[in-house]
Amino acid sequence: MAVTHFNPTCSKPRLHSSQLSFLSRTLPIHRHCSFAPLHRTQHARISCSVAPNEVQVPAVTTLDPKGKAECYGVFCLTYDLRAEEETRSWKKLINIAVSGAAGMIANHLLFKLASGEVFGPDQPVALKLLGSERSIQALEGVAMELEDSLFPLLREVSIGIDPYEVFQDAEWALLIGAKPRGPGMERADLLDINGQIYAAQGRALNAVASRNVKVIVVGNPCNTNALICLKNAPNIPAKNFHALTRLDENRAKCQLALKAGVFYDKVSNVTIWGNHSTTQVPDFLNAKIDGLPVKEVVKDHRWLEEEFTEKVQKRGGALIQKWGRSSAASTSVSIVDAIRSLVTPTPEGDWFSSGVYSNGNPYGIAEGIVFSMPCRSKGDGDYELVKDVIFDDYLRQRIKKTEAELLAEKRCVAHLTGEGIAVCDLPGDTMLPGEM
Ligand SMILES: NC(=O)C1=CN([C@@H]2O[C@H](COP(=O)(O)OP(=O)(O)OC[C@H]3O[C@@H](n4cnc5c(N)ncnc54)[C@H](OP(=O)(O)O)[C@@H]3O)[C@@H](O)[C@H]2O)C=CC1
Ligand SMILES: O=C([O-])CC(=O)C(=O)O
Repeated sequence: MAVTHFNPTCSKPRLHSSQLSFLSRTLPIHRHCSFAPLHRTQHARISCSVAPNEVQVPAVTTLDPKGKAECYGVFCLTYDLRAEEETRSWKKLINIAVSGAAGMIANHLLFKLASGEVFGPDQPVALKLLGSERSIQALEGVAMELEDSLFPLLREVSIGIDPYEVFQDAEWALLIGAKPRGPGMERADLLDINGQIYAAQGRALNAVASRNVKVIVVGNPCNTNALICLKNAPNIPAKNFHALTRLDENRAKCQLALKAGVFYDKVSNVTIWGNHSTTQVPDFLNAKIDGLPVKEVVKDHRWLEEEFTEKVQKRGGALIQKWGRSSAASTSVSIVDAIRSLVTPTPEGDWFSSGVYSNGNPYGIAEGIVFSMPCRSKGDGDYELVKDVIFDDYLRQRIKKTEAELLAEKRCVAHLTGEGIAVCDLPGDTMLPGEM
């Protein structure tokens, strides 16, 4: 299946044959038109050298043998050169690949990426959307909505089902697609099914993505999926892979703010340690409220150890009980937060949580797993682990439990990481935050 590509900067409309019927249904195509989406509230500027009512289908081109994406829809039309002048101060286009792009989380996230809210108002973006046979129609729908949004910064959209095509030159890969755990499905089965997906995507990233691609794994079980992905992408630095635990951090901040009776911008230095599962450890020992240690502000330490911790660990499940589906909007917000934390300098004295490769960590956590830890960034896409954190017996003990769970998950996917034969001895209480 081909990748289809929307590109407003193409010099001429280029379209894969599979998209012609879609286009002819949705767009009057004006050959030699130039099209410049202006401000969101303005109409697009279109000038044509053919009669205004004449509808012409653009020439069909076949896929480049290297698998280069093809332009699609309105994004095939040539930009007005005058509009190019106006955009001269923009940065170089960045390529962002998103898997599970027809899913619920992506449906929030893509519009944030296209709006400039994530990478900034002078950063044009290309969105490369990965779906499957199952979702290709839905993906076209997503692309149509992106077209209709007239985002000035959205310069290209491509859709496809082959990660080797979609991940070509990706500088960011936001990996959301994963099979949800169904009724009666064993955790080991979920690890295997989703692990296969992440092994394949790791290999594709290794082959065709930018050598410095930053990868954020969202699809669950995200820590172990990220481990599988990075092990299958040996040419990409292991440090570039993240498992999303920022939603957990945000949830922890919200609960601490509620308890202390402050707005959540007063809560800082919150670490989520370990797995994005119900063994995760929201750290109230190092966290601060209004610059003071949480334990000095919230005197009810039993609440911190029991209610607070469990509330954060099981927030996903509590939400599913109310909403009937898992967090999508807040997850997409937390993906934005996670990216912004890597592309903007971390505020002095603060940090953010991310699931990162544990090799070389200063906390004594086992090596060779993807473990959520406190990070700081200079804003260059990279991060350093925070050294000045303290531990007590409670924190150490909890960290040991989540570490043991991740080590068991790792043994269970050894066949996918090139580390031998899988042995699944997962702790019985291993649950995703959304499972209760
Ligand atoms: N880390 C975190 O903080 C959070 C993680 N999550 C996780 O994010 C993932 C996506 O959530 P959400 O967008 O709500 O889910 P959706 O079900 O809406 O979308 C998931 C996408 O995954 C794809 N998928 C890939 N393989 C399969 C498969 N074998 N069976 C079914 N679907 C598959 C589907 O797309 P396609 O057909 O195109 O492949 C689908 O569109 C889930 O794993 C969820 O648990 C959710 C919340 C928080
Ligand atoms: O378990 C799920 O799919 C949802 C999830 O990760 C969360 O809400 O944190």
